Amino acid sequence: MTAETTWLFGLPCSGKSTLAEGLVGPDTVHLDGDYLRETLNTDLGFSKEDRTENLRRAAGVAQALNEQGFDVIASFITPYRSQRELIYEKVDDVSFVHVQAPVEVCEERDVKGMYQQARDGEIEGFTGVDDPFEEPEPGEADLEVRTATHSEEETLKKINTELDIKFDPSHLFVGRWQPLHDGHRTIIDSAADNGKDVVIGIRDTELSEKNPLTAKERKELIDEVYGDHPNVESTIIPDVDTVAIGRDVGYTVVSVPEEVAQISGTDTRAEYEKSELLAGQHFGD
Ligand SMILES: Nc1ncnc2c1ncn2[C@@H]1O[C@H](COP(=O)(O)OS(=O)(=O)O)[C@@H](OP(=O)(O)O)[C@H]1O
Ligand SMILES: Nc1ncnc2c1ncn2[C@@H]1O[C@H](COP(=O)(O)OP(=O)(O)O)[C@@H](O)[C@H]1O
Repeated sequence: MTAETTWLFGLPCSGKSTLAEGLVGPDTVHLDGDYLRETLNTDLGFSKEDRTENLRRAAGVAQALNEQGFDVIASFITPYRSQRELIYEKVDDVSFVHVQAPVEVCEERDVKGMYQQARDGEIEGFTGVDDPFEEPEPGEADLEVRTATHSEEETLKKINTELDIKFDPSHLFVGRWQPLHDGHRTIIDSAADNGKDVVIGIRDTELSEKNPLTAKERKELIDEVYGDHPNVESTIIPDVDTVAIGRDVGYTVVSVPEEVAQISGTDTRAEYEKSELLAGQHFGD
């Protein structure tokens, strides 16, 4: 599973931040308009140009986080089509969710009292009052959710189901995967092919003859194999030497079957040593 960005856009008070908070999970970063404007983007206002710059930076951060394995949930008004196009160009794997609610409903919610301030003329250029929100063209958004007529719970369920965001792991495989070989793949596939969400924990072992690949390199090899499996994620974990197992605590411990255990990591390493990936990389270090 490679990391991806889910971009929620819509009017102020449509429900973007609330939904984003409900979508964050492990290895997920929430980028929110308000937060970024108080931190990275304090120099920007709400002209079209400044909004575009705000979103360009946010898209850059999202892409950088995705490249480092973090999923991103972004919540920004993103009022112009051209801005959504820019984000689409900048973020390799992005899904857009239009968080829709009639402006009257948003105004009624008025979480921070800003619609009222805009109506009173205290703020100029407020989206939905005197600044545009360009409705998405049919087919532009990957998903539209209607928060005026559906509860937060229903909406979250719809996003999770239709965008397949929710990763609910039930199987954890801990190992060195030095390197990932057919024996490993047999046990991982036996769970993944049965529709289980799987986490592969990669022990961050020190380099040695028996541990020639860094954890990052092993993660890359695993992600190459499982990158297109939405239900398999890999994560680097500390080099633990003991796994303490509880009894009757809600999980089952399974040993690797004998025929799989016989597939040798040493033989596989020998094969890999001949390959370009390992040639002279760490043995001489
Ligand atoms: N003029 C004006 N127009 C719209 N919004 C305004 C404005 N001034 C301040 N705010 C507050 O800023 C939040 C929107 O920031 P974003 O970064 O999401 O906006 S944008 O995508 O760059 O258009 C927005 O937060 P949300 O209500 O969470 O959307 C507002 O609280
Ligand atoms: N289906 C829904 N999804 C999200 N928020 C909802 C929904 N229904 C009602 N709300 C309420 O609407 C408000 C949305 O505020 P917020 O999430 O800050 O919006 P935004 O980030 O778009 O400005 C919250 O008070 C939230 O409880």
